[in-house]
Amino acid sequence: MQPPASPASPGSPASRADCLALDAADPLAPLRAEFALPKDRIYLDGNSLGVLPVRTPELVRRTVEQEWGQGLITSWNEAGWVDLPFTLGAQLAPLIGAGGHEVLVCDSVSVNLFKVLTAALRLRPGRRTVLGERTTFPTDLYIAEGVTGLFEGGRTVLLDSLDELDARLTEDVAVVVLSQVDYRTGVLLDLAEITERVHRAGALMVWDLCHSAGALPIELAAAGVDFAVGCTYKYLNCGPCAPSYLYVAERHQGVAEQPLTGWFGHAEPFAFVPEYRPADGIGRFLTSFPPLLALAGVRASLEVWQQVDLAQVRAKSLALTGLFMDRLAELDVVTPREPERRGSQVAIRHPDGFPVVQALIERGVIGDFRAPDLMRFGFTPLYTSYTEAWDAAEAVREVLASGEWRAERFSRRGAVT
Ligand SMILES: Cc1ncc(COP(=O)(O)O)c(C=O)c1O
Ligand SMILES: Nc1c(O)cccc1C(=O)C[C@H](N)C(=O)O
Repeated sequence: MQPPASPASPGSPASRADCLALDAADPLAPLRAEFALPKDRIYLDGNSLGVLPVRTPELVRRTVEQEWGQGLITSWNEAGWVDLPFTLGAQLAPLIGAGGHEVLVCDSVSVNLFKVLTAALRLRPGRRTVLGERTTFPTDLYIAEGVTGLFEGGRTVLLDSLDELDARLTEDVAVVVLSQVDYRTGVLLDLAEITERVHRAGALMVWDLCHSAGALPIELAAAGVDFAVGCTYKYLNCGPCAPSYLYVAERHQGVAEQPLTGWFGHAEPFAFVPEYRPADGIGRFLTSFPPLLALAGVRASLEVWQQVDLAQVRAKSLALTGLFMDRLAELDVVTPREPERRGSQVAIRHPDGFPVVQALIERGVIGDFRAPDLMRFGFTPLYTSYTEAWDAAEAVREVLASGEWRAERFSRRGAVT
């Protein structure tokens, strides 16, 4: 294989022995022990579902047996259950560059997006358009359609390319919603620069951080972002379908009005009055209480995150993705080579991507496939080693060279891919 003209990771390791040396010197290496990593497998799907932290089962067990089993109803106050959306939000906040009072852990990404998009449209009366990107994770577009459908004259306009953004930022645009990292290609957008452009046009900015939070440092407050949403089950490792989070800039709190006005968003939920009066701060973005047992997964994983330096995460993420891309440079790698333009996954286009990924999984290298033709490999610096990135690239080369993916058993698809 020819070396690439410009390496994605300058100084990429030239041998497996170099990778072993990098692992030995890796400041994040001790964190691998925090995760119940699958034996004899290389897990490169933490960009879809993060690995179980070893401390999670014990905390879930304690929540069930002690807090629920023994504490029963007293645990709402005694175990701090009632504050969890706020206390967990405050713990998550530094990971996305937010103030502790600007983040709330609750609901799914889709539901949180519904709440913040509606609130944003209400903050721009007279403007009725939501702008998004056609290639965004579809639920965001479906929710935007649902929200704009509730406003007279509301519409969702989809950009075929971000190059159209300035031209489409007309006086009717109330909100722009974008993913910081694209779920398919791994393209990373310049959050601060785009937010500024959107603001200059008089619109508000909503970011979806699902594929960036936990993979790179994010500075929401410094960039003046209005609203953001994100999940906790990918790079944050909080568990399948764990509650998500939303961010509301301090300046919008107290004036922004979200539509799902449930009792936990009330100023006095336990006053049980018939009239709705929203809580003063971000609490008004609660609807009901998030699933308590699922919050235990968030609690456990955020304990791990308190020990993590995001600059180290980003440096290792770029080194891992760079090494993988450099080793597979002759393939159709669609993830940008420029470090400032990529997140923490590598996408490779291949017309038979689905069976190739299945053959890799049989070999113990777990990636995934996104239609129509992208193989995705997620790199999670807390638990992915340099040696694993090297071995995974070797496995890709071997599977393609051998043609073993052509076996009939690799073409069968399950409901979830
Ligand atoms: C970018 C993005 N947004 C939203 C979602 C969906 O979130 P939820 O299922 O929590 O609504 C996902 C993945 O599931 C995603 O990748
Ligand atoms: N959230 C998921 C789910 O509940 C089931 C299956 C997959 C997911 C995912 O998170 C997919 C992921 N957002 C993606 O980037 O494809």
